[in-house]
Amino acid sequence: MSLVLEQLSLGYRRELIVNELSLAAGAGRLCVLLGPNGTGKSTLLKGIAGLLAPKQGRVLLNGEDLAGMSRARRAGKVVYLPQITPTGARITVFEAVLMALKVHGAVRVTEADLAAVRDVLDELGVAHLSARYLEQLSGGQRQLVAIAQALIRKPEVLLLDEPTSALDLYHSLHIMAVLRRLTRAQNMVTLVAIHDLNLAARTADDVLAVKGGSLQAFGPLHQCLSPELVHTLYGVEADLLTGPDGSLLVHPRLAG
Ligand SMILES: Nc1ncnc2c1ncn2[C@@H]1O[C@H](COP(=O)(O)OP(=O)(O)OP(=O)(O)O)[C@@H](O)[C@H]1O
Repeated sequence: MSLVLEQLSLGYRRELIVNELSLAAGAGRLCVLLGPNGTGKSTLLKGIAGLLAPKQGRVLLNGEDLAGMSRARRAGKVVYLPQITPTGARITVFEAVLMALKVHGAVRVTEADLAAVRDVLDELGVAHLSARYLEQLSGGQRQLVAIAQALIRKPEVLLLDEPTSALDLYHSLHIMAVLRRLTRAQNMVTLVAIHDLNLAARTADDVLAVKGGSLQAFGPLHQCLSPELVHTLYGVEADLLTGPDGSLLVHPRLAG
């Protein structure tokens, strides 16, 4: 499995947001996408998902240009979970996840489909909400269900835009751990836009950092994450500490 961006430029109308980005993302590794607000992280994810046509360059999945793929074929390979997920129609959690599984597949629902839905809801700790309507969920519960809808499709490329923004500490850690495990087990390319640097530092294999439309860093977390990178991205002075379990901790210095 390989995902290659070749001189990828993306934008809206005449405005260029992502500028000639080139990289090759490794499968089986959880990569966090870092960068300040409004810098183009969502734009990049949308471009990789094929929801935004490149102004220049290409996105290659196993050597095949995504732009030439049919929508249905692409949707079977690349799943993108946007930052804001729709509140949804009056369907239950179980139905919503089942619909995500069947969206591009055969209409007939099998025992295996039902078991897959039960498994993913169980894995994300929301099995008890199966019969609840989406509109009756809290923000965090809705986010967990949206993640379940993305995971059940078992994509080759999984693109998640701030999937933990509504989650508490336990659920944030749990989701990132599940993502890391499934990324390895299913050999996916997983790209997660995230603002919580410490959550990123605890869970990521790789870092992709962007600012002002261009690549600031890309590679293994321990090589890329540095006080310099934090300063470049956010203009904040920070120390990088090592926690008792060897994980990195970003400790910002307070101004003044
Ligand atoms: N549909 C659109 N039309 C025009 N400009 C857009 C559109 N969507 C985003 N932009 C602009 O593109 C730039 C990058 O936005 P994007 O959402 O990709 O940033 P981001 O890095 O994901 O930000 P955040 O961390 O705040 O979510 C911003 O200046 C934004 O205003």
